[in-house]
Amino acid sequence: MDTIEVSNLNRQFLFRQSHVGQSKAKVARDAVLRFRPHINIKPYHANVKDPEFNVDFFKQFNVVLNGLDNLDARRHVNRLCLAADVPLVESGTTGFLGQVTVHVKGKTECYECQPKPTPKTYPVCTITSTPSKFVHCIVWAKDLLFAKLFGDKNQGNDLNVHSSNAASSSEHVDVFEHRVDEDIEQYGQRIFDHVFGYNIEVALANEEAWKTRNKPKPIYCRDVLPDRLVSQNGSFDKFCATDEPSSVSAMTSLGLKNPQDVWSLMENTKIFLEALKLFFGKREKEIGNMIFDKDDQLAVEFVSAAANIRAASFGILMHSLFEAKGIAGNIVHAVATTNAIIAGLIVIEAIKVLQSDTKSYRMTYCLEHPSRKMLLMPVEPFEPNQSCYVCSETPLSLEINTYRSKLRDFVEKIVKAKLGMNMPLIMHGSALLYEVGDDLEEDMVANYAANFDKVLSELPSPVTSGTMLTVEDLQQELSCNINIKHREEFDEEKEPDGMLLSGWAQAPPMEKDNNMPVGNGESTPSTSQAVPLKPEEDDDIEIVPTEIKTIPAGTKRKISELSSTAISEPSSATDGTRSTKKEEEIDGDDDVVVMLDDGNSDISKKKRLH
Ligand SMILES: Nc1ncnc2c1ncn2[C@@H]1O[C@H](COP(=O)(O)OP(=O)(O)OP(=O)(O)O)[C@@H](O)[C@H]1O
Ligand SMILES: [Zn+2]
Repeated sequence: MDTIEVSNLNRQFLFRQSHVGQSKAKVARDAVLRFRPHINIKPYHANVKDPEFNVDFFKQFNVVLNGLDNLDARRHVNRLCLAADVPLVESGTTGFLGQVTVHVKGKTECYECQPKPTPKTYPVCTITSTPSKFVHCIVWAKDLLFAKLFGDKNQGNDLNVHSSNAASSSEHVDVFEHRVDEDIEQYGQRIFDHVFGYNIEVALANEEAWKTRNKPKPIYCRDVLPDRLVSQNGSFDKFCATDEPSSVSAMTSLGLKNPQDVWSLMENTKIFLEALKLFFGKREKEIGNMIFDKDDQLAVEFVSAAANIRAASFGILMHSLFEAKGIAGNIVHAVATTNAIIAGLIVIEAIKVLQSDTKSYRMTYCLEHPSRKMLLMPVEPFEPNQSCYVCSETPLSLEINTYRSKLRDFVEKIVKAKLGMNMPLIMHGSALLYEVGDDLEEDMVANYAANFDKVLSELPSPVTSGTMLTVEDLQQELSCNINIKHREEFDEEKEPDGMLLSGWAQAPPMEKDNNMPVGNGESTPSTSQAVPLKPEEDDDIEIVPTEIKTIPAGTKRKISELSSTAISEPSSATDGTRSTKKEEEIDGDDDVVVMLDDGNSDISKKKRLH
């Protein structure tokens, strides 16, 4: 559904400068027709989740090849392929890492048989009080400070909003409020002094916390900027090329040019104050409903500067704007070579599917560093997971407070967010509790709206401990049963949803290994925290075990068997464990890549061309 952007041109070879702004699907079709004029290609520029792409639509095809970049759309297509019984070749890349997997209903695991890793989250206290890494400062700047100043005021926020003055007065004053008639420069300095000065002093007062850690240093505006500069920071009116909100930049107005330089504390302070001033001066209309966007230059400048000032306070190494943007936006730079390798593997697997060469299907992982001279790791597909709620009929269990949680919480946090359903329908026995759709009668819509805001135990057909709910998505043709168990209390840190969904295989414990695909390019992933059934955004990569040993062909394995023994060495070709595999060492050189040979299961090494 995307249109072509300038930044795509370095690696999306079907597109040229003149195509910028046009539909990717349509331009790709035209480009391919130029070198294969006699084939039929029908482009659709649309969201694959639109109702027109239903099970009947999918039934037209012999194979589906996914080229998506988010979990949500991938899960949706997986379900439609299962419902239509069409094989799916799934793929993704993140920088040097990539994978291609094959999913055939009843024969191999489906895309959702193995829970996907979740984005890394950090304990609130690490972010608010005891950061020890730069990423903690970025999360603070982005999710707390930026959200507090420019985001939705009704959202909860863990920043301390009370100043020393307010503490003594009986009123609760939010220091982040911009006071009527307050000069914007003064406001910026007041915010600066509050978050980097006063709040650090408050934190220092809790001496217990600093017995085992280095104490942070409070930073006040006047300590960093000499007096005369405090009142003359920046001159945005002179430097701004246009009044286009998107072109407003604190860097530009301060004359800082290189985003790859690590700026000093003084420079970051200037950027911080200037960016805040520019938001209020040039983009005031957006304040109150902004969400951090990695492509918003001014937002990146503000977050990068705030994170660096906080880093300076906590004795953490400062970073350039370029690096900070990468961390804040979870950006992993695309590598054309990885994309080319993965594209080739997609075609190889698609050919096997079209030839029904079931025995040769491989899940292939592209690694960042050769492991025992292998850059590509082919693994035989697993059998379907018997407890996968998507491709088997295993019921799930949900622990929930049935006297406090509303149907709304259940629908939004579980059915949509965790189960990935698009248009859910919820039944208790034969009673319909909830449904969405365009063709519903008015009284039903009113009924469902009323149910939506009722707690589970007070629904017309009460949901209590022991109730079995049926949840269906008609578009995805997916139905699953959920056993409800009442539970009174939940741990706010560990179970922030106030619910716990289980009954599905846990992801195997993962260890950090930079060589293996581990998530979505998050800079410091801790994969040991993988929790099943959590949504993930922009996840190009799926998780695989830290090390994989080559398994004898024809043997069925569980993921837990793919253990620490690493891949078999070339010698294993003669020890019987890989009797069906042929290895041809062309050169003893270290500089080799492993390639799949003609879609056979054979693996041969070819010397890289220089
Ligand atoms: N729900 C969806 N329906 C249809 N297409 C989708 C959906 N979600 C994602 N896509 C498409 O998936 C593709 C993902 O491609 P990819 O991320 O490789 O390219 P990109 O977004 O152009 O590049 P980059 O993310 O590196 O800037 C995009 O073309 C996007 O339009
Ligand atoms: Zn499955």
